Amino acid sequence: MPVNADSDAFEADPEHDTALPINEVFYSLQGEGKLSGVPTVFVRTSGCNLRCWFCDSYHTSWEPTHAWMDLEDILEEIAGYDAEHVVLTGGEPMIHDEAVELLDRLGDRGYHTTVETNGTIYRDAHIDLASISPKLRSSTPTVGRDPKGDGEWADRHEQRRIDVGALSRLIDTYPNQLKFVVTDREDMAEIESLLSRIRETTTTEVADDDVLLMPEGTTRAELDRTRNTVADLAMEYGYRYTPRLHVDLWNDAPGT
Ligand SMILES: C[S@@+](CC[C@H](N)C(=O)[O-])C[C@H]1O[C@@H](n2cnc3c(N)ncnc32)[C@H](O)[C@@H]1O
Ligand SMILES: Nc1nc2[nH]cc(C(=O)O)c2c(=O)[nH]1
Ligand code: SF4
Ligand SMILES: [Mg+2]
Repeated sequence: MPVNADSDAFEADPEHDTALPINEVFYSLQGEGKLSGVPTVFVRTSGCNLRCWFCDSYHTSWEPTHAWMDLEDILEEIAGYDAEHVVLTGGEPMIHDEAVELLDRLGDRGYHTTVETNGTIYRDAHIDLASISPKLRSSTPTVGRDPKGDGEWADRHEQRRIDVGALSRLIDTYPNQLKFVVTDREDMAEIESLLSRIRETTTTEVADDDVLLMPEGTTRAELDRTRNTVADLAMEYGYRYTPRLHVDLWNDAPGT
């Protein structure tokens, strides 16, 4: 079902008080970050408070679609897979109040939970790994890059994309990784200055080992153009490189 393209208008289904708008649930290998290669069930919520021009999950952000699923039905579907790891992603999963209850119930059942988040919203929940992907200036959907072509979201995206308070609270509360989508060398200055601001604000150390550079690209052909530049930058700056293993393995096939 198509829903309002502005996630600010994203309201809970009045018929369900324990439901989430779910775009897809699938079993794959974690393709990104420190847990790359781990068999994992992915739960993808619909709706986002940002609009990255490059978003690889277009039908959760630019054109959100979903079916409302009760939390118990989501848990039952997850239980059908032989996996100990669950990733809650989106869209932006932290825009939804019910994400907290789902994460807590997953924790109670002994799952390892990762939340893929843009880091603009803090919530208290059972989170074993906060996989935070702060959005750089190069993600902004300017007229020339907006997939819809009108640049309507550029200002809102630009104003919302960084909240150092929310980032620092996530980092101080949860085991974490900071996973930056890198489009080219120009992104590094912003990463360096953002890391300085975060390190001034957090009480816990942000180790270079927890900073990951991920090449931008939704297809193998796109990654062929970006991954070596990003690998070189990781070595130059002393940060970690993360592949996009699912794209390497399955290109842009659905449900991977
Ligand atoms: C679709 S997002 C959903 C979670 C959350 N909204 C976020 O952005 O972190 C999942 C992950 O894919 C990354 N991503 C999205 N589009 C990408 C692209 N074209 N190339 C590389 N990574 C991308 C995001 O940065 C994030 O780490
Ligand atoms: N295999 C696989 N790994 C992933 N890691 C993070 C993903 C996401 O979309 O959040 C993702 C995804 O979509 N597929
Ligand atoms: S924040 Fe995440 S889901 Fe939202 S538009 Fe950007 S990449 Fe897509
Ligand atoms: Mg993905």
